Amino acid sequence: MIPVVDFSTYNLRDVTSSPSDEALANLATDVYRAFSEVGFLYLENHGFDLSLIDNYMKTSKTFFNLPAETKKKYLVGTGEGSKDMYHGYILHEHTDATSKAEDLKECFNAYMHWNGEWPEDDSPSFKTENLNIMEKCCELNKRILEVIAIGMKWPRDTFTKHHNNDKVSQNTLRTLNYFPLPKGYTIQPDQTRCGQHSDYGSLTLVFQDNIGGLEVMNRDGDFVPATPIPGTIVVNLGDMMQRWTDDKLKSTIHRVTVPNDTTHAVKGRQSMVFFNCPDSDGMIQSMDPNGGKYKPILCNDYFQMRLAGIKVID
Ligand SMILES: O=C(O)CCC(=O)C(=O)O
Ligand SMILES: [Fe+2]
Repeated sequence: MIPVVDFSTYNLRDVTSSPSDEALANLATDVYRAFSEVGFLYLENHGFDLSLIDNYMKTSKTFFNLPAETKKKYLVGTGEGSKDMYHGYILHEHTDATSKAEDLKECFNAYMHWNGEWPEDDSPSFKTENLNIMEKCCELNKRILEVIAIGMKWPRDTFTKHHNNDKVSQNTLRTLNYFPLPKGYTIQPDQTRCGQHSDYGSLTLVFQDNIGGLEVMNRDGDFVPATPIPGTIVVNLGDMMQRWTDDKLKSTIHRVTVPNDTTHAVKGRQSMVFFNCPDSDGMIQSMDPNGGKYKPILCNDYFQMRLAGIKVID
């Protein structure tokens, strides 16, 4: 049910050529259909150099294999170099705030303009690789955002003019380690690897290994697997884009489960997620001449409210 969209028309490799209006319009139709019906798609022929991801997965693994005490130096909120509650090393997280059980994972979040402490002494290339990947993700997302605007029949720069990499934003690359579970570990009722949630920002890119576990809620409220397809990137829409488009495009609930198959449970899983956000001073504002469904809101205000657990409904 999650469609595969061929992005060769506007892929990252062809930096100099510009596709015809007709080719872009066809692509925009596919992307619009996927985001208005499902909220998720697999992107193929994107031109993103996935060896960067493979390498950073290895570098991340080196970090995650460090002693717990070393990793704690980078803990969000309390670690020596932490500057906020969201960026740095995260061990105990309840992504679904209503779940009593914490996620079976550890991760490291860093954002582009972060002045917190990177694990450079303990994992030397962690920062440079992370920043390089974020830059590439932004390049790809700019193209996807343009295509979405075309699909909405809005000016092509509607979203991209509020996504400037050199301005402060919450653009975050999260590297995740879904560690193998200790032998005999009893999974608690409603415990997952990542509790059900929707993403806050504009666009999310998910790079997953071949293990599986990511699931996406369909229209009937059932979770269906987003089975890994080698060479593709999973792209999903965040809540800010749903608001921006007056709910025409969907930000869909998803989660990561521990597959029943015990070999998977003991093997573990790795993924990498780039959360793209508009500039902190960007205004999320309907293009509807009659005002649209929601009040205009500054990206930063929206983000802070969501981080504080406040639902932003008006
Ligand atoms: O690991 C994954 O495949 C997705 C994780 C996710 O949805 C998130 O961190 O927001
Ligand atoms: Fe997510």
